[in-house]
Amino acid sequence: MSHDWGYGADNGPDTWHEQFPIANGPRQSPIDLVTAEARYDPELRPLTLRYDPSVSLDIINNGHSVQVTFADDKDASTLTGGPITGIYRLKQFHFHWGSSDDKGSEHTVDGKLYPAELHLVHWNTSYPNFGEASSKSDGLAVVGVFLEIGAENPQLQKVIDVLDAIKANATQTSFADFDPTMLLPNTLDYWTYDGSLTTPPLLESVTWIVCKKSISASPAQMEKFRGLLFSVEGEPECHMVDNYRPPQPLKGREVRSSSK
Ligand SMILES: OSc1ccc(O)cc1O
Ligand SMILES: [Zn+2]
Repeated sequence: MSHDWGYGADNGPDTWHEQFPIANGPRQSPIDLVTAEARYDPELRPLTLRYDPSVSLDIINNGHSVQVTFADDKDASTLTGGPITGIYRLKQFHFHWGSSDDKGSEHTVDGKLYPAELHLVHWNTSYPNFGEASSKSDGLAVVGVFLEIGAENPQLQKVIDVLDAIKANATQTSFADFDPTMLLPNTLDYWTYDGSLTTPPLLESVTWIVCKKSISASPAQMEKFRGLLFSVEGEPECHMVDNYRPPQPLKGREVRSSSK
């Protein structure tokens, strides 16, 4: 009986290779983004993110993160431009965060950790669905946004306001009419590289697009994320914190920058 992967001492990122050998693969994520080594590529286009709030569906505690899911049966919420070709559809977004404000992000910038990181997950519509796309080298595109401690973020608060309803693992509630555009920084300069999911099955199918600018979260807002649980109702409470994978070896990959 294989015990589920997680972020604890006996099932955390250092053990994932046992069930998912790709954990030691050539294009694993996250990575440390070394700004001086990123190559400015003038051919990189601006990101175009067109999100339709009417296709947001629900918000889930899946035991690893809090995730907002979207109807993806039509080109309602899409990513185009940037380093990708074609149209990628928004499937979900989720977060990674720490037990304290000095850690929590998955990507780091010149070794700096942020308190949290938002991932907006999109799949390439040249494939029939997310599942098929997730196994292709160009199947997914994830936009990463760092959260920094600062002013209260009223758009983030819309997510935080429902966390009490999904405190335990395997709980969900409806989450309609949410526009993820409101969680994006005001400029969309980015770094991009070829990588993977940062959670099992760690598939090497992700074009990563990490925004250079962060969004804010207040200390109180961060504490609300830390009130979520890894554990199911009725089990001893285990707070959902430090649900981040540390940076992985670059293994010769290039990181490109959309700006000088
Ligand atoms: O953390 S990145 C990521 C991307 C896509 C996905 O389906 C799951 C993930 O964890
Ligand atoms: Zn993620």
